[in-house]
Amino acid sequence: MKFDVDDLNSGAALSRASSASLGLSFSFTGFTVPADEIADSKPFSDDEIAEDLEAGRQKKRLQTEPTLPIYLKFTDVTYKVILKGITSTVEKDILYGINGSVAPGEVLALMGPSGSGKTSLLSLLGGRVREPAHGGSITYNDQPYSKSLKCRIGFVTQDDVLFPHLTVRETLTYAARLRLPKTLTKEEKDQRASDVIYELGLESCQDTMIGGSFVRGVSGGERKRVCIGNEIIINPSLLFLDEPTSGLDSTTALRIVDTLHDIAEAGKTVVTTIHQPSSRLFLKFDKLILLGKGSLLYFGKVSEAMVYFSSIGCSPLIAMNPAEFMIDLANGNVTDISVPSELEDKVQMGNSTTETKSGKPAPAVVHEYLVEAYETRVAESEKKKLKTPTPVDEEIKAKVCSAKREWGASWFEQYSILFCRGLKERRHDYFSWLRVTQVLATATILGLLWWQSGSNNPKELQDQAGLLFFIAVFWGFFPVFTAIFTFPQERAMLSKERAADMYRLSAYFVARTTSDLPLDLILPVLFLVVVYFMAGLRMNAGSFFLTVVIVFLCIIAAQGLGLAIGATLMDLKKATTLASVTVMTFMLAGGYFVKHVPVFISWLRYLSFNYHTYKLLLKVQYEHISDTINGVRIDDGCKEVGALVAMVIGYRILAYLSLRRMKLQPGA
Ligand SMILES: Nc1ncnc2c1ncn2[C@@H]1O[C@H](COP(=O)(O)OP(=O)(O)OP(=O)(O)O)[C@@H](O)[C@H]1O
Repeated sequence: MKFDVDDLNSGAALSRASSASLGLSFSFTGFTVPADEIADSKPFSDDEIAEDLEAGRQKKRLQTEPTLPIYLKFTDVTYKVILKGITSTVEKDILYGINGSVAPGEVLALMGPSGSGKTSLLSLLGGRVREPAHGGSITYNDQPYSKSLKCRIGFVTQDDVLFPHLTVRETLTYAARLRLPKTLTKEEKDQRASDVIYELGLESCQDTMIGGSFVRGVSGGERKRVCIGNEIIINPSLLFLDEPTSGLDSTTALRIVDTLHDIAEAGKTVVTTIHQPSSRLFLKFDKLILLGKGSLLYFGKVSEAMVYFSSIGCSPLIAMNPAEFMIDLANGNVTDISVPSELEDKVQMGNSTTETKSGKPAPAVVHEYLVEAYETRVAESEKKKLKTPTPVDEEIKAKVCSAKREWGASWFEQYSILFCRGLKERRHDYFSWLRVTQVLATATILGLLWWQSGSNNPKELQDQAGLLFFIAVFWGFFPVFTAIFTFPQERAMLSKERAADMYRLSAYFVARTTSDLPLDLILPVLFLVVVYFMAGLRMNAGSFFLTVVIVFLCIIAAQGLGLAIGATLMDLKKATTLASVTVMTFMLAGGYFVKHVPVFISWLRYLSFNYHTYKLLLKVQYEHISDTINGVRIDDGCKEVGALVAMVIGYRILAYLSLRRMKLQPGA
């Protein structure tokens, strides 16, 4: 196999030509095959091929650089986790000396029963587990993992997270804008997203929302392809996928695996875990690693796996899907499977620890036999093969491991992309009819209860002050509880995107905490218009504008508190409990319910945004009438504004610092 960007055009034409036979339309770039291999497969007219050549030429311009071939090799990989109990710490071994390799253009499948260590091995190979948790050697073109490899690795996790309200096109476009290098223009990045949509056959659903638990969206197979698209958009050399076919029907699963093949054919190295593939699907992989309880039971070509197992005396006695046969073996279940004489002897000896009731060898015995068989017959020769140097130029080796980390966009670009993405994602929540109804219904009830209230005597003033206090409480309450969810809910996405170095945390944080602001303004204004109009409160342009500003300050101070609590605890139950106690305390200390607070606790009101908001609302409403309303002194209001601004900024700084110190690695 030969990799050459200059032959890119013919590669594009070829891949379309060959995928046509599968009824698919893929055209990955960066891969060529000798011309004689192309000659036989030309179901397209010269015009169509010329079109492809043009498309290829365009892609060549877009491709930042060709896929650098990466050979992945691993020997004697071990992995253990430390389980911390209340009284003791226990080490648990997950993987025991796994060997294997995979070259560009190949798809390696990691297969085994549930809990056999597939995901753990995939995470280790993808550089997602830090030393010293694992032993052995994992090399990429004979070099150890380095941070510069991050931008060459794509990782699709099992429960990959996507924003439910973005469309397929929006999702891939934002990923392209964030991840592709600065050297490309915005148009070129968007074009790359379009190419990926075409490459993955997502044209028909490109304008459909991704969807989630509460929103109907794309199908499971399309969703998986979007996750794959999110990763291949950066043209990675290595692509890791954790169970990309789980939960899909066999035809959709087959299509995903075909996609993986096309990706590999474009010069990428693909490693995927697989649960229980159909035989057709199983035979599509190039190489296989079979794991059983963390040990290696087979590594080699898929086409040779059955021959190997029969050589060690294990063959199916009835017609069986080879994958099912191997999973059964890895589970130690030899029903309908012939076993070698050594194992049969153990059964005949009638040892209860080595024999099951059905007269078959016990699973532990089968497992031991398979591990030993692999170690004695294959492991040594495989390890020797792994020691031979990778057939890659020194120049490429150096390029793979020494490239400097570069952000795909400047800080400001990252901020504006994340800001727009946030705005698009959340406008649905903000303008849901439920939310609008909640706000309008509350406003109408308040308006009716305080219908055209007056302020001509102390009694009326006290009543109206009660309404203003309620406004301060209402807009200091809900924002805390909605903001609490922000970071715990986005944690998975944040971890994934941060692990892929998509943006700086500060850009995400500022965008995330400002993209709500324009949306935050609309409902309060609507609410205030209804309440002030119905209740007959003073409503000239100046005072109404100031009222809106005060309520807005209250909202963003309350949001800050919610963000800080959520980011610090990252646990919704704990965060909601703490927030409800805090909000209740602030409300009680707000200056309406108790006026003569004991000195030792009176400082509490200064922490309450309800108190500052209430005082400012009183000032705007009654400044011209009196300097003391309902026992609250009206002064120049500077202290209150200062306190609210300090809260807006202070709580956000606290939230940011909490996020910073958090381990935001996947799986953390
Ligand atoms: N951080 C951890 N702490 C404790 N146990 C762990 C940890 N990571 C993995 N394990 C254990 O290691 C074993 C292998 O887990 P892993 O997720 O790699 O298996 P798997 O083959 O991918 O399983 P599945 O097919 O069910 O996803 C399991 O028994 C799992 O409970």
